Amino acid sequence: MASYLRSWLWTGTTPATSADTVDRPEPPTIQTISPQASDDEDGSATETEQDQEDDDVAPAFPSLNSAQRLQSGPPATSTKGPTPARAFLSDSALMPPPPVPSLAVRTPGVQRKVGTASLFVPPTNPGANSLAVPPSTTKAPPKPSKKREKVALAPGHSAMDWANLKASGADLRGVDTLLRIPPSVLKQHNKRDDAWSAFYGKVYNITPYIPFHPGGEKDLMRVAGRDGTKLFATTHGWVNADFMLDACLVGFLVPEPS
Ligand code: HEM
Repeated sequence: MASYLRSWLWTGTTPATSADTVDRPEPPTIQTISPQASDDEDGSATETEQDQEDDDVAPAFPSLNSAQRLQSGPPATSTKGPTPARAFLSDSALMPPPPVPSLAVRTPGVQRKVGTASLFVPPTNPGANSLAVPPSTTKAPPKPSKKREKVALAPGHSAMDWANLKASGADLRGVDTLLRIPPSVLKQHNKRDDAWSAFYGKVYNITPYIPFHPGGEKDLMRVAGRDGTKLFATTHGWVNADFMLDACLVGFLVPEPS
């Protein structure tokens, strides 16, 4: 039994007994394989322990070919032996300076020829302070020729109320049929309760519209009994008179019969 155990614990130094030589197995041999050079560029296929150690080594800083290393002079190790030939690029070769902007070389206050400068700074008035407000903003805005006053319409006389009145079917014309109206006839309808006016060749009974007019009764009555096209157009050409007064149409303005 003791010899059996000894055969398992054999270290190679124990002197062999006669009994041991009988059934002791041969100790295993360990073969050492040395790494071989590989043609593989990345060496991934034959990566050894040594390669793995190299992966943990920090790279040189600054980088071997960097301009920073070139500026700071040769490395300390170069004092021994011949200085290695420098294959580094100079700063100017690595990064050429940008072109000088055209405005930077411009003489202040001097105007260039038209078309030569992409960004043109207009010269200030001779003798004027360069920080002065431009003359265009120093002039007061022109005053309106005539004051336009807001007219407060009576309750129930908004634009919507007028639209509702037109749609109600109420008689806003005061005539049974459309008429041919010469200026002499139009002239007779110039009262507040009987006011006709012509706009763009059509004659309207403006009396029902007077309390609804946003510009007020006074202005509207200026065209009562006459052709008000010109005054209407100069006051508010954007207003559609034909649509506003369609329910008030009484006829068409015709020349005076000869
Ligand atoms: C029957 C014909 C007319 C109709 C249908 C009419 C209609 C209107 C309308 C819809 C507005 C409001 C415009 C807006 O807010 O943009 C207005 C404003 C005005 N209208 Fe007339 N208008 C008529 C005739 C006249 C006439 C003959 C005058 C005379 C000058 C006049 C003077 C004004 C004025 C001064 C305003 C401005 C009121 C404001 O600033 O709020 N309108 N008119």
